[in-house]
Amino acid sequence: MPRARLVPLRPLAAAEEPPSLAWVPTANASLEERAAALRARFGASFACACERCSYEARGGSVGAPLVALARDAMEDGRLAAATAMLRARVSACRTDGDAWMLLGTALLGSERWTAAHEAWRAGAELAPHHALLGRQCRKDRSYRADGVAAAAGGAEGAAPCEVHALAGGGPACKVVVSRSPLFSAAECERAVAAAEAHAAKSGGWTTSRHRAVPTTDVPVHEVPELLRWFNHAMAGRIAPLLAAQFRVAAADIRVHDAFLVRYSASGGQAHLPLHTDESVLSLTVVLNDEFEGGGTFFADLRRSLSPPVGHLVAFHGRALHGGEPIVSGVRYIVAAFLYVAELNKEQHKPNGERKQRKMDGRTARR
Ligand SMILES: O=C(O)CCC(=O)C(=O)O
Ligand SMILES: [Fe+2]
Repeated sequence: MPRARLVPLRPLAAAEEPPSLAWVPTANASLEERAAALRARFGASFACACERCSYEARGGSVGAPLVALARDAMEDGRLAAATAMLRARVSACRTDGDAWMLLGTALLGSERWTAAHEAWRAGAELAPHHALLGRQCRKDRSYRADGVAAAAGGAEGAAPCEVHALAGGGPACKVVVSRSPLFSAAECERAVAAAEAHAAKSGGWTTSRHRAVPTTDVPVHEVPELLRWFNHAMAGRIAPLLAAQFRVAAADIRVHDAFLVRYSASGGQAHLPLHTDESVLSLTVVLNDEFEGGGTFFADLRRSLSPPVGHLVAFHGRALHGGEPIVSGVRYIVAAFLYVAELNKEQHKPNGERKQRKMDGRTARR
């Protein structure tokens, strides 16, 4: 039983070989390995003329469709190759916004957080009309204006936490829960009211900001009152706690994304499937208690953590977790995805492949 039918788009000449499909595993195969596999299939004189083989055979980028090749490379998980192609593209054409955007994404996939955000910033300056770059940079600026970068001091005075170790070992493999509330009930109520008011006047809660595992949320940076509160809390209360618990410098913590999430038992989203976050560190802040069920579920702990209003739960972004279903009421939290700036180290990093995440089939939220 054929699995695919090839349909020619023009009449084939009598002497012409009918089209066929051959599958050669290419992701990590070198040009020579691929050529050998194709010769074995099609005969000793076969030479592949696809864009990738031509590009690699030339050993250079002149005239190659670098952005398309980079997209393919990213799908294969060849992030260093994609990064090199996109760097070549943006140095040849400094105003190619799509290439800058994709460069940031490739760097992010290699967990080069600072370099990714730098690429988006540089791209937004050089391609000022690129909508996505513009949006990304406005977001970055919102969280930096008076936010975490201003966090003074270190871990002194950080709120104490209850610590749950996760499998895998290492100081970062843990979930911490604040022992006392970091936020008053009144602050939490105001945050929820601000998000609800924003959703009411701006066409509702967003449900598709993350491609994998989306939440029903309102981005913190789009609500001025929430942003002021969150930035102030990051600098004064959250960053010192994270610095103390995860051995990072408070002033190096950066916000990649932050959003106020709404779960509802009666229609809408009642839970969040298991996933890892697009972050180095993540946190949730509990904003209300008018619900049953709920909490942040951790696969390693085999249970949910659901502290009272105003408490914070923080964990490494790679920890497998989800939002436990609520069975009644509405649950609100703030969730934030953070990374740690590597200002000087980043500039000296070789282009080589670092520990990579595959871009497809991932459970990471994006
Ligand atoms: O609902 C929760 O506590 C978890 C939320 C979460 O994991 C996320 O927004 O990425
Ligand atoms: Fe998450």
